[in-house]
Amino acid sequence: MNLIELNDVSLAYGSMPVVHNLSLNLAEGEILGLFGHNGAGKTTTMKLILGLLTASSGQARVFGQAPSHPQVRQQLGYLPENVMFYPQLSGRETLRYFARLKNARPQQVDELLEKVGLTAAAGRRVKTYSKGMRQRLGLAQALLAQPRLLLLDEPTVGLDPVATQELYQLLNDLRENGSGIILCSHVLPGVEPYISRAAILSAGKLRACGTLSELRQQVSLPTRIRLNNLSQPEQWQITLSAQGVNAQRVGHDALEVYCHNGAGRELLNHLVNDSSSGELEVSPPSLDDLYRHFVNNLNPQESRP
Ligand SMILES: Nc1ncnc2c1ncn2[C@@H]1O[C@H](COP(=O)(O)OP(=O)(O)OP(=O)(O)O)[C@@H](O)[C@H]1O
Repeated sequence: MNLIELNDVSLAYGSMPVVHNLSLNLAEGEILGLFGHNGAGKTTTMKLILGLLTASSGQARVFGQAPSHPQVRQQLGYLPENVMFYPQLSGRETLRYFARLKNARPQQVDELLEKVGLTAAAGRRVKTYSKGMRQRLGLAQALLAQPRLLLLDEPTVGLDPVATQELYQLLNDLRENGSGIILCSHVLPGVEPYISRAAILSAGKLRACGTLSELRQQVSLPTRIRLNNLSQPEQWQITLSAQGVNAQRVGHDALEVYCHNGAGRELLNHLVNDSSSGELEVSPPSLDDLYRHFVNNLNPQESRP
């Protein structure tokens, strides 16, 4: 079942159009990564789904209803880009306050504090929290009342690498239990294994949407092949050049080759298998490469502001 259906939605702030003819779905058990440059329209799209803004044309449906419907709100969790809390309240008091507003089970407060790693700091005032701690409290707030749909605007801001991985793992568990999640982020490395699909927005338009393999098929970006741990990289470079393969030196013992459509890969495989030294590291175009491709290959009139 689709939790979100946006059909040809456009939206303007006053006379300034911001989102143009956007069509996007989110199914149960799916994490959609929503990526785009500053001002691309990601937060605006989230606010539309939250029912805080209304489309000027097109149709937006959440759980099959208008986004502003009260039943929609009850099943939705939202982590805004800038989390604001009452500084004098403790973390536990803050969550209790939101739990009452959201009609969540009171026991969930301590369960969620534990889940986001704030049990030890639960009695401390929020004004003493670090940025990452406030972000984790914001996430706990979004998870109150077990929402079927979770909208997270820049959830990794302020999180250290371990906390970021823990967040992704937590989202993955929620996804496996059937929640639908939209994850807005500027941080692309590391998120790839956790998203079901990526949607790339630029200047208010959807430039691409699909699984990473679908997006890779839509573009002709090269695969990067790195030969690591070479004892004689110069010799390898000469050998490869003689075979028509242009390899670049990386560091003191590695070479890098960019191959289109697998060309050259067979040769490299063969050479490495024939030798006692060296190992191949094959990297298809990353989410970052795909993002840059879709955002940069625009008509000059359509490019980002
Ligand atoms: N309340 C507002 N009134 C007028 N214009 C706005 C308002 N909020 C956002 N905008 C404009 O709408 C466009 C999209 O903004 P939005 O916040 O949706 O972008 P974003 O993709 O979330 O950006 P960022 O990554 O910087 O958070 C921008 O040009 C922004 O200046």
